[in-house]
Amino acid sequence: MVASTTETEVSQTTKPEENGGDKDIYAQLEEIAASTSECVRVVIRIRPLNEREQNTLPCLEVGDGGRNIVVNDQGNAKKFTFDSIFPIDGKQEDVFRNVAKPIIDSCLAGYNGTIFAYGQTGSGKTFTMQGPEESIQAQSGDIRQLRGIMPRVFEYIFDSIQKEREEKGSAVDYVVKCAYLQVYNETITDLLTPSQHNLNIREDTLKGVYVEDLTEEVVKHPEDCYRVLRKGVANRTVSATSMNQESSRSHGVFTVIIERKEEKPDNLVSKRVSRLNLVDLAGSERQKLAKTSGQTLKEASNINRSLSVLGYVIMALVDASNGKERHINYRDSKLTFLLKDSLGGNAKTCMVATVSPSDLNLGETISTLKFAQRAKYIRNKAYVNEETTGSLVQLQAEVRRLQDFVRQLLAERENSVTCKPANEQERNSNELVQLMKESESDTNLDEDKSYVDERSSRDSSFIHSNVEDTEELSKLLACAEQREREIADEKRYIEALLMESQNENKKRKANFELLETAWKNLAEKISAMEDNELVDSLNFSNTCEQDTQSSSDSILEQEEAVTRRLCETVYKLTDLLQTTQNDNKHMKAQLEEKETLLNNLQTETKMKDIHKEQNNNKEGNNSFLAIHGDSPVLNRLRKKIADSQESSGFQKKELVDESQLDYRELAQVEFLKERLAELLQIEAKQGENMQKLNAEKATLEKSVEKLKAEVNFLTEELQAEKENAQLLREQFSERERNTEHFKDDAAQMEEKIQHLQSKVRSLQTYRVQLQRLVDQQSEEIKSLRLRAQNAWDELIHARQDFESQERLRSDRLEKLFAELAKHQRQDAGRNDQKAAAYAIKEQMKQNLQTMNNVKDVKNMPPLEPLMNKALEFLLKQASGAKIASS
Ligand SMILES: Nc1ncnc2c1ncn2[C@@H]1O[C@H](COP(=O)(O)OP(=O)(O)OP(=O)(O)O)[C@@H](O)[C@H]1O
Repeated sequence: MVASTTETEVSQTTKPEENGGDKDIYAQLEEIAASTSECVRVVIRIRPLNEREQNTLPCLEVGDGGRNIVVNDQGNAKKFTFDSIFPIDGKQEDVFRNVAKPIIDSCLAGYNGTIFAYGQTGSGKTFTMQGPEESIQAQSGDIRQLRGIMPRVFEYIFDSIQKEREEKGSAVDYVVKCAYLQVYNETITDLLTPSQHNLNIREDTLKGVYVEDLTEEVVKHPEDCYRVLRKGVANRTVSATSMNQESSRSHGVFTVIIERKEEKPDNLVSKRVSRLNLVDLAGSERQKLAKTSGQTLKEASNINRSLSVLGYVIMALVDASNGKERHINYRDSKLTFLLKDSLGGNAKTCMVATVSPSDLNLGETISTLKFAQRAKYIRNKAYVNEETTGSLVQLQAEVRRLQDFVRQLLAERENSVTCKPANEQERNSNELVQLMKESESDTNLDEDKSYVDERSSRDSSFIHSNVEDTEELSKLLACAEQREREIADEKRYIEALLMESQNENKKRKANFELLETAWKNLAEKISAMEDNELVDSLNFSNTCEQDTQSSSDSILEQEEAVTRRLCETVYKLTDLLQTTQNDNKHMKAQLEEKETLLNNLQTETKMKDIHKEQNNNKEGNNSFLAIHGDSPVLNRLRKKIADSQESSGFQKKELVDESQLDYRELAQVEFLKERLAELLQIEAKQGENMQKLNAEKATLEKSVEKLKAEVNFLTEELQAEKENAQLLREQFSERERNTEHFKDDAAQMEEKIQHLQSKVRSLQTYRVQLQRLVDQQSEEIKSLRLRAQNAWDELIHARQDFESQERLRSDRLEKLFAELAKHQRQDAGRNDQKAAAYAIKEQMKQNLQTMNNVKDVKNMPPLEPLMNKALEFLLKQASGAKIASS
């Protein structure tokens, strides 16, 4: 297994072009990334029965191995499997060791981690995560055993840091910070600064998901953490429900931020920042069961809503991990957005689902177990959040050091090869073959492997005789392989980073494109609106305005002109009327005067007539003079009459003159009468004209009224249009502002993309440099292999010589064996003789027996010794012949 892995790594590293170029590398990296992703760990914790459940039946049973749990649902057994199950008597310490410790270890190694407790209200989430409040700082006694995960985490973190500081001294520096927040009714509150309310969640490529303006307190001892925890707990929203006297009504997220800085040789600095989220979710419960109402009901529905979103997100993640294309709506609730990295992202996550053992809560328990079972299939892709400055320099230095080391060893090796005798060279060749076999990277040797194995076992003495060289070379090759692997790892890491940044880039590009499309659409819309709507409307409104303005102007002008004309006419008419009236008055006055004068004259004339008659009757003058009147003519007449009384001659002449004057005046009166009639006619006409003019004026006034109404209407319309135009202008400027925002966003995006692109470029340069290093290494390894191949060829030649000698030896051996066989055959002949001798002996024995029997009879000496001697002689003869032949 290991060998095949190494082979793959080597081939990937040394010959990237053979793997189909970058595309395949990315495909492989995808596979690697997929294979490195790991599922969320899910454990179940069963709490003991509480007072309310004392007389109820248990509905849970922990199965074999502590990983199965069986729920007795009214006679139907439902089995669930999880990573671990903590039974009723499960200890806090065990929970910490199983759940928290591996995650903190990862956090200390630079990964993000999340532990969250999910379960029905009152099922033991807070007990598991935090423990009873009085236990948090307990230094001894039973209560200390009740400390939950959080206080133990603090102690473990600071213990580990202390150990590392003792080991590495001042080269390692840690900064630990704590933050604590709650999500209550979809609002995030900073529990360390509760005035910080309604905080926003932000997402960043480098920082991941974080809460803006959240207080992060630097902590230097576990005690600082206890203080922070207690402070947060005091500010957390808790209230009593029928299920739990101190029910957490909010989701609490305690975050430990571990920043580690290590100064390495060559002034290299590695920085790691990892975040550990310890989440105590609010209880999942049915309102009916929890008997909540009012504010608690609102809380409960918010809790349920966010937990439902959590459920949907988990379902979508499970679908996604099954290869389905799903959009994960993290932003549907604050909780899921906050836990984005922990669910399917860059974090190692463990979920503790807490349940009650009582059948009273059967429904909730089953629903919790189902939820937990789904969560098991979420795959996270955690990576070390590390940043090393100058790592390329370090790598190059290390590569150089290794190259020097390889060169030195090769030189040493060559020296020893040239100094050693031929048979030693052969041995070394064998060692090299062995080493090459061990390196398991050269497929060209596969054909000869069985042979080498056979030979190696036969010639193991050669190999063991030069162990030191072998070790050196093996070290060298192992080092080279190790370096190759490291470079491959580094390359893969960089490729992964590259791919990630490219993906990020792609995403950003896609976002940017989306934004651009949106922007374009908006711009198009705006321009269309500008073209069609806005321009039209603006034009329209402008035209309207202008029209209205011009029409109103023209109307006003017309109106003014008409009014002016009218006024002028009226003035003229009034003047005329006035003049006419004045004239008339004047004429009237004149007429009246003339009439009076005429009357006077008539009276005077009458008087004169009477006077004449009186004169005729000799009563003339006094009565004439008695006529009263104020006319100057009369006065003059009176005076004249009075004077005539003094002179009668003058009286006559004057009277003639006076009568002449009367005639003139009469004519004048007649003329005046005519003039008056004329004037009266003119006045009547003017009256008619006046009436006409008045009628005209009334009509004009009406049309003026109409025009005024029209003007008012147009003014109102103009006002409305002006308002519309204003509105459109505001909309336009709003859109312009939006556009500016979009532009800003786009510019920011552009900047980010450029930043990423520059990063990608630097990574690409880094990759190229690495590739060069890898190529150099490959060249080195190739030359090493070439040397090994040459040595191998030499070995083959040596072996061939050895084999020819072997063949000669075996020919000789064969000959000897043939001779041996011949002798064996001779031996067999002798054996036959021997057998015959034995048979003769037997015969002789029998004969002897017979003879002995006879001897007993005839008293003859025993023949057996003689027979034995004869036999011995025969046997000696046979073996003597065998020795001679061999
Ligand atoms: N494993 C356990 N061993 C002993 N007591 C427990 C255990 N789990 C829970 N309890 C007790 O049960 C009660 C309720 O537990 P806890 O407050 O932790 O529930 P919760 O799930 O956090 O509830 P809520 O969601 O309402 O906040 C507490 O008094 C707690 O001490």
